Amino acid sequence: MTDPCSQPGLIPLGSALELLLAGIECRLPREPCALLQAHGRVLARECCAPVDVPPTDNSAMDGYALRHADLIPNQPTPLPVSQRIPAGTAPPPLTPGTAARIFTGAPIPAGADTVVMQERTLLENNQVLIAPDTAAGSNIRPRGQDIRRGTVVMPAGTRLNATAIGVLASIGRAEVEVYRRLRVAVLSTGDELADPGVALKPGQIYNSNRYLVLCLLRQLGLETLDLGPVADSRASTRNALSQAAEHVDIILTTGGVSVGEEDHVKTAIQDLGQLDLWRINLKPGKPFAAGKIGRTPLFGLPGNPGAALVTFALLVRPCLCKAQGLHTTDQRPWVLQAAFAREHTNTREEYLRARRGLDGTVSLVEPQGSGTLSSLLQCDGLIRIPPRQPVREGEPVEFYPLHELLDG
Ligand SMILES: Nc1nc2c(c(=O)[nH]1)N[C@H]1C(S)=C(S)[C@@H](COP(=O)(O)OP(=O)(O)OC[C@H]3O[C@@H](n4cnc5c(N)ncnc54)[C@H](O)[C@@H]3O)O[C@H]1N2
Ligand code: MOO
Ligand SMILES: [Mg+2]
Repeated sequence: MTDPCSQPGLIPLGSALELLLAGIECRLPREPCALLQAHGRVLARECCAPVDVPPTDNSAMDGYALRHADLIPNQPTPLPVSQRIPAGTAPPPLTPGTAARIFTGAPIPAGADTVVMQERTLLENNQVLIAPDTAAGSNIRPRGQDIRRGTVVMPAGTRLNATAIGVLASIGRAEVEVYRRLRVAVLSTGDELADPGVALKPGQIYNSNRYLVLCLLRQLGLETLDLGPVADSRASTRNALSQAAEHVDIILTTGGVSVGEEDHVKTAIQDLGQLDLWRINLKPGKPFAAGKIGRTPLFGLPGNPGAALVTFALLVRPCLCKAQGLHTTDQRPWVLQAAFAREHTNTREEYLRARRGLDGTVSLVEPQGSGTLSSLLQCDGLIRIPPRQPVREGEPVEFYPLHELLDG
């Protein structure tokens, strides 16, 4: 018997993502980039270490470097201090039977094999008394402990975040090869849209998607082309899309993808290129559309801001990451305990706004409606509810941290 609630033709989320990713490749040219400017960019060529890090054995403590064999077992040992080694110097070898005053980060002199921290010593008349029970080899950070010369430190496709830039600096890289920034155009369709800063006329609402989507893209390190609002007509939608396709690598639109006769994005895509996919078995986000204009991929996000955000996170971001040249990684959920109960008769896979507790539980934040945005401020992740699956309090649920769904 046909299920009156089922909606034929809706594509399962997983299949939609697979199909979209299969149609995306990184076609960006490579370019050299100074290290600091490369922050947030994607590495286009692997980086090998031309040096050991650290480049020499060095002291982990302020103290004294000595030869362990010079220590008298089980009693304090007095040793004359023969040299002083601050960081940044190149010391001569240690005179046997002596200790060298040494500071954290300073090279270990040849002949020394142990550093005693100064708290375990007593200095009197240029003689240092070393406490017993000093283990051989203590407090020495060996050359190459962090990175060995010749190893691949970072593969191509790495996002150059702060830690990556720090690691590249540690191997002495002043310049790296990165992909050109991906250029993405943003168009918001809707006759009702007004920009922040002007008073609303009757029937208008503020255009939140324009700002939301531009910022989501910037967060991924992309170059954005803000093509502003587009009127709800087939001709203006077509014009805006064909112009955008000439200037960018990928086009994002919001609104106008559902079934009303004021929704023109799908037909405009069909007029100019091809519609590859439309309508996902997903709540929020059902009317999501995707296609191509010439070789330029286009993602049509639904107009409801909550649906725009969820489809961006689940479907568009993985494609943008791949087009940027990043290694794509699966978004994997945490398993948390539901602090709520909920009936679920919907045949669509649902993503609910949620907030983690400190005790391993997760609660819903309200309102959940896809026309609303503000509860996202209280939300730190989305819970996935499979089709028709009720949730009972205390049961495990899949939780996707929002920062992992949105960040680069
Ligand atoms: N008969 C049906 N109607 C609708 C269906 C359906 O299956 N059958 N799907 C609903 C779902 S689900 C969604 S989601 C929306 C998506 O609609 P569109 O993508 O066509 O978007 P619009 O109709 O243009 O706008 C929907 C809604 O969002 C507001 N909006 C649009 N753009 C913005 C913006 N830039 N900033 C803020 N808010 C925006 C707009 O005013 C509407 O309220 O369709 C349902 N309808
Ligand atoms: O997909 Mo809609 O987002 O259910 O409102
Ligand atoms: Mg509509």
